[in-house]
Amino acid sequence: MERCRILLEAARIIRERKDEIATMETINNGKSIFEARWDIDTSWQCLEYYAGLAGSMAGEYIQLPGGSFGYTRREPLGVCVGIGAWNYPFQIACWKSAPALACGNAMVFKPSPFTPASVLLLAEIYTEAGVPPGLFNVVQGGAATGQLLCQHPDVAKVSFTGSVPTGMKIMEMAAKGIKPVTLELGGKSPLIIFSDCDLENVVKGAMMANFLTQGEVCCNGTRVFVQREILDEFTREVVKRTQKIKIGDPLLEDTRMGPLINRPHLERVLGFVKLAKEQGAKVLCGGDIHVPEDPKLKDGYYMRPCVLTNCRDDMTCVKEEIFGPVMSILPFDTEAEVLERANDTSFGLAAGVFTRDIQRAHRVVAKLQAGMCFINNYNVSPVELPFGGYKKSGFGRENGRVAIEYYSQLKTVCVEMGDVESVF
Ligand SMILES: NC(=O)c1ccc[n+]([C@@H]2O[C@H](COP(=O)([O-])OP(=O)(O)OC[C@H]3O[C@@H](n4cnc5c(N)ncnc54)[C@H](O)[C@@H]3O)[C@@H](O)[C@H]2O)c1
Ligand SMILES: C[N+](C)(C)CCCC=O
Repeated sequence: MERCRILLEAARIIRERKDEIATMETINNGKSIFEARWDIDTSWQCLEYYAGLAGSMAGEYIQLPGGSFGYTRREPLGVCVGIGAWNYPFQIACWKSAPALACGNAMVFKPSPFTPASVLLLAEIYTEAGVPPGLFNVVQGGAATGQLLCQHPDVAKVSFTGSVPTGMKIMEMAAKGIKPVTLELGGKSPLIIFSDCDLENVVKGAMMANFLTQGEVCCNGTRVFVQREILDEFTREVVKRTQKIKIGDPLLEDTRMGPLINRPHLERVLGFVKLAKEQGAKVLCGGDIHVPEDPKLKDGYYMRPCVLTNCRDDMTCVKEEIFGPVMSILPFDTEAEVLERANDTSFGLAAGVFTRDIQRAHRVVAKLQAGMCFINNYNVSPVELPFGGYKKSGFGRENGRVAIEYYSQLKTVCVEMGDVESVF
């Protein structure tokens, strides 16, 4: 209950300082202030959720023959390391630290060196809320610092959010110390749109699936499979809306797309668009640098969101995670065909299905190889629901009741009420 009270107090302070934290996050990452406020909401909600669970964590009592019994205790792991990506800096730190602290662990958190700032506010808030000194710590640095943390003998667990190649290294390092890991890695998720869908909602869903945070979202539904009957209508509408996205100063209220994280990443994303064209895709809009009218922004890393057609499943833009505002549209004819194509990837983070046929919706998600499936929406993130991947997108879950399993261990106690029966 003490942990519960402190987490609730931290959640209250985050709510109270929401605008200040969101502003810091926008400066930190480049996402629009409008969106950053959503991230801060899903952050304090996470603290409230685990505050609610903190007081109810308990073991089991198991009756045994002859009056003997056993019981389990749910105990913390110890010092947990959290390593974060740069796309949701504050939210990632909350999604890791809230269940870790609720379970009685300490956490050392390392943000990405590209977004070091906002997590310091979280540390400040935890301290103000009553988290004892040393229980939540921030260490700044890059790969070398991350390695030292993973290899440290006093570290009991590593929870990592980032790319697949780094995830593999983290797992190797953790294996040497037999440390459990949670890996939240990248994706190339399918969004499947059947012709019986509600077109207005589908277009909104496809935009949400592709263009939040400049497209730098792990679970984005960037392979947009559209049933052929509605391909033209969907494409026309989605292009119209994409062209209307307001790009510019992310601190302005009406901006919906800010700059990408840095110059090398912008060039990488533009490189994917160039390669897509060379491989036969057609750019329907965007895919090039955007220079805002405001002269102080002229050197910013802005690009116009891009919609690609004439895509094939074997193209690089359809196979690899771009992590930028690039949607690939792929026509399909039948349910069986689209399922096979949707699953034909080594990633398995998320997937979406739009249809009015409820039987089909459940039949399709049951066959999708993805940890987070959306029906008739995309990229919503209620903290009550577990989030995490299949296949190379990782394992372990964040959010939901199940995350408790990943930040605690069970001790079993066997109690003899009779005499010892010995074979000796
Ligand atoms: N599944 C999810 O929940 C989720 C959420 C956000 C981002 N992501 C993924 O993250 C990637 C983008 O983020 P990124 O570019 O920051 O990823 P990244 O793998 O380059 O870096 C992530 C973090 O790992 C650290 N790091 C790098 N090398 C390390 C090493 N050898 N040992 C220990 N730590 C190391 C970095 O400093 C950073 O803090 C994308 O692939 C995206 O899909 C996944
Ligand atoms: C909040 N979203 C949009 C579901 C993103 C979760 C973290 C992925 O990068």
